[in-house]
Amino acid sequence: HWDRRKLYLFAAKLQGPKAYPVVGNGPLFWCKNEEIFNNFMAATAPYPSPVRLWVGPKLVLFVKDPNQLQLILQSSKITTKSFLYRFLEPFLGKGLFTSSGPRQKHHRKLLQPLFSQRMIEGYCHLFQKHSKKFVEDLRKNANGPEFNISTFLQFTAFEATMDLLLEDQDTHSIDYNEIPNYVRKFYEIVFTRVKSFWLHLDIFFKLSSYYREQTKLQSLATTVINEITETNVPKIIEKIKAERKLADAEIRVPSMLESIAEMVMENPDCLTMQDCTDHLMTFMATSQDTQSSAVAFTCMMLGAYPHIQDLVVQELREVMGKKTSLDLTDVSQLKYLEMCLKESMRLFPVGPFIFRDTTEDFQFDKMVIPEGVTVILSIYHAHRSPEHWEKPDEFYPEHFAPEAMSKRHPCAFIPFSAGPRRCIAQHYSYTYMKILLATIVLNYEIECRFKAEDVKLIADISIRPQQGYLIKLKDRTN
Ligand code: HEM
Repeated sequence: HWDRRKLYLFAAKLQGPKAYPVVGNGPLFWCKNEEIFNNFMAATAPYPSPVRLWVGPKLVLFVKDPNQLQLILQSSKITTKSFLYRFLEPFLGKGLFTSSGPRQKHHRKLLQPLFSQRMIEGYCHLFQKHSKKFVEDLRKNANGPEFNISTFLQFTAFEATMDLLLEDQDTHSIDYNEIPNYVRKFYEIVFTRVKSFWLHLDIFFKLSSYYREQTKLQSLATTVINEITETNVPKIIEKIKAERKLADAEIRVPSMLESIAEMVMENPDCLTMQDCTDHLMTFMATSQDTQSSAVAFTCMMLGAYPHIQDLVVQELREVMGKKTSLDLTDVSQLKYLEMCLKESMRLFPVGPFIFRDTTEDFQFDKMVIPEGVTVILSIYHAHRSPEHWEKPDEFYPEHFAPEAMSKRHPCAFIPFSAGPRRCIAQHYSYTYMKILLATIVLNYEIECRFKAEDVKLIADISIRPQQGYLIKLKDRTN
């Protein structure tokens, strides 16, 4: 009772939209999925950050100011993911994304080297191979009508990840074509669960058709991952053991799966095969919708602003000379392409909102947030803040010119989040996305009829354009 009183006293100091008895601000979410984003934005816009919301009996703070975001994201006291992330577990496993506490911290330290510069150098040839295959797969759509590039991108991101994990081994026994779409379907199920608070209870959820659909999708994902952990990892462990016996074994950068196998061998008590399965499920799911969405939005923007696309092509030709594929040094020199990618990720952050729960009282901007509050951190608002961006709603890559960036607030641009729970794969993703974008632009001239202001957004777990990622491609090589 004391804690609830503390919550009410704290909530009384904040402003927010009118809440109703029992359901609180629940009605904000009782509309079609495509209307929720706009309704929510409009309802919270008039109030200063943090905005107070009641979702049923749960107090929720909506944080949209970069200074406040920085205080929360950089703190080691508020790193616990919200209870809502439990709904992601059936398809992300208990990997780094969904878990919290000492196990998460320890595993993050163990897994961090998988995304080091040295390892990324080793992955580069796979990024190139899949980018080249991707532009070939697109040929049938070139010089034709408008199409949605997202499905193609999700598939190539999935193939590249599987290649990375399976190391080019053609061992898969199920039809991979079924997989890429599963992330999108899962998001829909998770989002329906998040917004319908009666489905938070397992007993009601298990009675719903969503549960049956989820079970089907989950078994698809686990079949793929179990194939890796049950067949490939033990084989690789044997190989490593055999190689270690040879004094003159070749010294080379290990593959991702070899590194994981080595970690399991060296940390048998804290990294079990089940942990491995969880982490691989997370990597498989997080690599699809995220990277493909960011690349798809960038394609749309380059297509909508041909003079900017021309500058990207000019830079590519200067950096590449007569070469036909990019190495990591070339990638690091593609500064303008990176500015365009970042500007797209600013306008359309793949994860617009992230969620934390307070597990203790948290001193925050002259107030104390009590334990038991859910905090929604709005990356979307930081990215569109008129205080921090000259042209907040326009596509203007110069926002990322080095001089402009040196003056920018550290949390005005955080597509990968920030602080101890930031994305583990930021550098990896930029490298993959730049190689893929460069290969697309070198092969095709992109056209898109939607300027930044014309893109109407829908958000569930991620953000996407209502109309789809519609573009036209013209062959550049003819
Ligand atoms: C455009 C690409 C990507 C974007 C924008 C992105 C964004 C993010 C964001 C915003 C978070 C924080 C989530 C939260 O706090 O709830 C996050 C965490 C994470 N991401 Fe990414 N991500 C991307 C690609 C990837 C890829 C390719 C992988 C794996 C191969 C990955 C693995 C992870 C993991 C494991 C975490 C959890 C880290 C932790 O809490 O320790 N992400 N990502």
